[in-house]
Amino acid sequence: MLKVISSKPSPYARKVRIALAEKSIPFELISEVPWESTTQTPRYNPLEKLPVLIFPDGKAIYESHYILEYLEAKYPENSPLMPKGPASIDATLFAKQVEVVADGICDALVLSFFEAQREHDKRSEPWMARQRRKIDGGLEALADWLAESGDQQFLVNNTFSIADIAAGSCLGYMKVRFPEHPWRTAYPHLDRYSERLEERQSFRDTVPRPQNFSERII
Ligand SMILES: N[C@@H](CCC(=O)N[C@@H](CS(=O)(=O)O)C(=O)NCC(=O)O)C(=O)O
Repeated sequence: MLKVISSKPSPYARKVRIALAEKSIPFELISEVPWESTTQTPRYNPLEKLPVLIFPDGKAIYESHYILEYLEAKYPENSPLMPKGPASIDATLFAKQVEVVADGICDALVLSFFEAQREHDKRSEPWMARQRRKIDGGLEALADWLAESGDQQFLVNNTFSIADIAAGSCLGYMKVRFPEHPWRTAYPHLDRYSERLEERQSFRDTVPRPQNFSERII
C-alpha cells in the first residue's frame, strides 16, 4: 500500500491527501513533525520536506506539485484532476499557474510563521513585510481569478481540478496560520468558494490542525 508522510497543519500534504481521496487510492497516513529529531522524512527526501509519497517497494517521491502530477499521470482514469481534451492545454497550464500562486502563498506563510518564532529583537520586520506582501498579492490573484471565472464553483472550466485542491488547501491553511488576516471580508466570494470546497468529503477528512513542537526548531 502507498504511504504518505504528512503533518497535521501541512497544506502541501493536504493537497496529496485530497488528490488520493478524490482518486479513491488507498494509502497509509504517517503524521510527524519534519523539524524534529524523530522525523523519518530525510530518509526519503534529501530536501527533508514532507509530503512524501512512499511506494510499497520503499521508493519515494516528494514535492506536492510533482506528486499530484505523478498521480494524474499514473492514475488518469480515477477522477481526473486536470482538464482533459485537445483544447485543455491552456486550461491545464492555468490550473498549474493557480497551484504556483497557492503554493507560493503557503511558502510565505511558513516563512512568516518561523520568523515569528524568533525572539522579538531577532525578527526582521522588512522580511515579515515582504512575506505579507506575497500573501496579500497571492490572495488578490486568487480572488481575481475566481471573479473572472464568474464566481463559479471551481476555478478552471468550472470542473474540480488541482487548481481547487491547491487554492482550497492554501485558504484552509490561512485559517490555521493567519486567522486574523482580513481576506474573508475583503473577498467574500473567495470565502464562499473556500467554504464550498471544505464541504467535499476529501476536504472534510483532511482539515489542517496546528501541531505542537517538543524541540526548538529555529
Ligand atoms: N514545496 C514543498 C513544500 C513542503 C514543505 O515546506 N513542507 C514543510 C512542512 S509543512 O510546512 O508543510 O507543514 C517541511 O517539510 N518543512 C521542513 C523543512 O523545510 O526542512 C511542497 O509543495 O511539497
